[in-house]
Amino acid sequence: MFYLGVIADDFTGATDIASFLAQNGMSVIQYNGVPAANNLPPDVDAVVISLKSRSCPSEEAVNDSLSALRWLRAHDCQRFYFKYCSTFDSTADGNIGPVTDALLTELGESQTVISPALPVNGRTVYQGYLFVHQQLLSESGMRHHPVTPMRDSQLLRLMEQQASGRAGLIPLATLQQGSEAVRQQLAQLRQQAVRYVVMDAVSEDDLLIQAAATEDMRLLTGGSGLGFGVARHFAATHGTKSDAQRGRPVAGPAVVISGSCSTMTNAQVARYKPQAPHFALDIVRCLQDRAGYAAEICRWVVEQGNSTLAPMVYATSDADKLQQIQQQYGAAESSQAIEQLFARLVPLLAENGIQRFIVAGGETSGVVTQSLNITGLHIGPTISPGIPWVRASDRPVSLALKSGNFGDENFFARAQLEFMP
Ligand SMILES: Nc1ncnc2c1ncn2[C@@H]1O[C@H](COP(=O)(O)OP(=O)(O)OP(=O)(O)O)[C@@H](O)[C@H]1O
Ligand SMILES: O=C(O)[C@@H](O)C(=O)CO
Repeated sequence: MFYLGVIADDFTGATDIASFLAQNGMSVIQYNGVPAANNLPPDVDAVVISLKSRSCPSEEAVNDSLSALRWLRAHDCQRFYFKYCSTFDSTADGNIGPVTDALLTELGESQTVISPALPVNGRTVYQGYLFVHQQLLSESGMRHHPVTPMRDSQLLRLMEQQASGRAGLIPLATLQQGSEAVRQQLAQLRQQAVRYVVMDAVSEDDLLIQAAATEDMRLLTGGSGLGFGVARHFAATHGTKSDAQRGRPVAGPAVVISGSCSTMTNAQVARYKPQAPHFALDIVRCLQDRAGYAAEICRWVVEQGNSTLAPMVYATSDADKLQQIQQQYGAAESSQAIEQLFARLVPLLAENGIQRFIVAGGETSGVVTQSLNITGLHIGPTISPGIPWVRASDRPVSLALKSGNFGDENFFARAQLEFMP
């Protein structure tokens, strides 16, 4: 039996919440996809299952999420958490609503919370509106996202567009009265048949109150901020564990793979270029000659063996260039061509001795992890909030999977220099 089962809709989202759970005292194991194995390590408090269900067709997202839920239930999991992006990546016809509905129905529950806030990384919710630092979500760089452009910031509206039930709000004023007030308001909203309760939060204290007030709820949904609250709440009653040692990065050659076009990744790539050898992907070669191109890039990476900092291969482009590429080659076609190039390149790199992969972008991280056939991960030390080093449970390969907008500008260098194997 274990306390918490997390179903994450992408890979960096999974390592993000796994990192917050582990750092705040839980023993965590992460699996890529629904595990085939049935034997869980002893003394596990939380199992995180990462899916690639954020932007696939919603029927597939629902089926994969239900398979994960059934696996967790079959292994005596007590509570469940659907982890999506702190920037609610989805659009009006996205998967967060359908997956939430399916999980509620399968569990026979009538209410859950919607809590994407992650104040430590600038994501806050006020009056049901999601902010990224000082900007509304819809005015932030997320409005240009290549796959899920976010043009609305109102979580109640987004949820009602995507899902089948009614949304309601617990505003900051109630949060600030403490967990009992929140509990009472949850009960009132339940009587009014409100199925999805959006919760404001602008600080970690608000997340701790959310976690305390929802301790009897079987399904929670949100970013990793509420996960932090749940872990703290759990540790206060069950004590803390730490197994970060098992996730420490291995020694061995490294590479940086950047497939995110977020504002922060653009800044990180720009900062890293003068520090290390770098290779910009040519979209035409990705579309026309993936096999030859992947072999060529692999040779280039291996040739950079003597550089102090790892070579970087990147597709990262700013909003103008991205728009131009998408108009010329199609948005889906270009993003798939890049993902497929990485899917060919990464196994070649592993065959040629690369053991540490620093990856930017959730979808890109999914491609990298799947193409390496990594099934289980131990969670190591945190590089930046929500980005830990993680280590494959069956071989000496380490990964740092960075969500698009996470990390500071010097992240790529810091991940290597401050965490020497
Ligand atoms: N130059 C480019 N032209 C077109 N598509 C691109 C380009 N660069 C990257 N992409 C695609 O954009 C998508 C970026 O998604 P990804 O999830 O990897 O990053 P992100 O959305 O910034 O990160 P996160 O999901 O963690 O916020 C990928 O499908 C990638 O292949
Ligand atoms: O919650 C976040 O912002 C991240 O974990 C994420 O999901 C981005 O892919």
